[in-house]
Amino acid sequence: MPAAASPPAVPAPSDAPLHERTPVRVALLGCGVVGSQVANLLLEQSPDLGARVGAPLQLVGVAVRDLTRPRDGVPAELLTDDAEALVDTADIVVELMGGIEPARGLILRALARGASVVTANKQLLAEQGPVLFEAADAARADLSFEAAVAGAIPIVRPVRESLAGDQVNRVLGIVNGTTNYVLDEMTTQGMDLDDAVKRAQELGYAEADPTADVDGFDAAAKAAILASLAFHTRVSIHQVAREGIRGITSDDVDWARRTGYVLKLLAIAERTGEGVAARVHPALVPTDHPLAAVRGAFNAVFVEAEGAGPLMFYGQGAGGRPTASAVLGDVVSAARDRLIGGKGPQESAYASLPVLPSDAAVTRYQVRLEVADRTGVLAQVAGVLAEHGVSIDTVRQSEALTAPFEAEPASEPAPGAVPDEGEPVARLVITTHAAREASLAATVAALEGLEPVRQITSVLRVEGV
Ligand SMILES: NC(=O)C1=CN([C@@H]2O[C@H](COP(=O)(O)OP(=O)(O)OC[C@H]3O[C@@H](n4cnc5c(N)ncnc54)[C@H](O)[C@@H]3O)[C@@H](O)[C@H]2O)C=CC1
Ligand SMILES: N[C@@H](CC=O)C(=O)O
Ligand code: NA
Repeated sequence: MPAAASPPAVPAPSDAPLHERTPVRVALLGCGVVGSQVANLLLEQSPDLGARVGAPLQLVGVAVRDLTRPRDGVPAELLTDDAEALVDTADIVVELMGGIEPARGLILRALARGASVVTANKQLLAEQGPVLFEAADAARADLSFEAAVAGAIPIVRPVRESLAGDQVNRVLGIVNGTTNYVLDEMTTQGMDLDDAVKRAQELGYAEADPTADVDGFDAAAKAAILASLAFHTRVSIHQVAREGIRGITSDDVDWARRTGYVLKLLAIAERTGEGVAARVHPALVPTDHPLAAVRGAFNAVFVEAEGAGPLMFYGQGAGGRPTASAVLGDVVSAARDRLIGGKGPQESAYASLPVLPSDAAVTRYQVRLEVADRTGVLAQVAGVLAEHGVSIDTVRQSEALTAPFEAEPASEPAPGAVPDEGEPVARLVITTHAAREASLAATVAALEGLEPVRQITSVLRVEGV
């Protein structure tokens, strides 16, 4: 990739009035949901931002794909479809196009010139972080990405900088606004998953391809970034165990409520004696847990550190304006660094701990199943769990339950199952104590083969108990 020969000018500190100082030139790549808000805020708040930096912040151009499309509040003369040429004019490049290419090439081009980069691109960071960080180190330039994790919430900087003197043991939270919005709409409005996703797209929460949200890729990228920062170990998105919310049904949402839980898509990164692990999956969270109260596109992240103890970060995890706030914080910070000729703190991967496979994870589970309603079946089911070393916390049978449980009509047997004519079916809801993921998987496989079991309706993890 050819790079321009001369490095961008670094304005020196000056005693001159602000408007006479050499401006810091900012180039914006992408003018979508987030980019348009960043452009507007940069233009509207230019005097304040300049005063905070100590030099004017000048938006020198905005790279777009379609020059003919009007962009609210962004003068047409700032628009260009030549992103490479724009990169070559800037001191700070703000990448808000998303995806891998051309974002990756343009970021590397900017860094090769010595320009600083601000990005919200978690997908790129979680897949190709090391290449980008090495380029930033070589250039002694900032590569900042607060907006890439949990939108407006300051979480990257606190984990990387404020907790640099502590040992982080666990990071757990809701880091995807779209799925939290969707699950919330399903729970409180009875909305169908597809309709809720469409609405999240309209509200600017979803990725360009909302599959990234629904199937947990976006949360997995954020989990990888958080795990890398928290444990000083490179964790890529491919090392994060991932399960999205596509399989969550209105029945799951309903049963969560009946049993005292709320369904949330969680990202969990933890340090164990053997290494570190990161996972993303839907989980049942008790209704009195603070995560249960996180509504709409809000995010919340708990960090547990050795000295600090538990910390909680909460705020808007998606949407143009909130995300633009995090982007601009990074722009101001990068501009300040350029004025003093320095570079902010970057990636630290010195610990290089082993990254563990997902079946080593230990958590509690809720298993819902339908069984033939006969004497001794419960003992048989309990026996299977015991054989696999999975300890039962509670078992509930729907017919025996009083409020808030209602008697359930017997449902259809599973395809292929041959129940006795008119045989009653009981619904069991089993909550386990903490078990290894591998043991639980073996238990479920064994239950599926047990004669009185008609159907395993769902297996969900339980967190926050
Ligand atoms: N929307 C949100 O709430 C948040 C988004 N992000 C991240 O911010 C980035 C941008 O997201 P959105 O603004 O939501 O996406 P978007 O799809 O609304 O905007 C991206 C824009 O970049 C433009 N673009 C793509 N390739 C281009 C190219 N080669 N040249 C010029 N323009 C190009 C597209 O036409 C589009 O207008 C992504 O990395 C996303 O993951 C991060 C946090 C929150
Ligand atoms: N699509 C993402 C946007 C922010 O990162 C989300 O829904 O959280
Ligand atoms: Na953030």
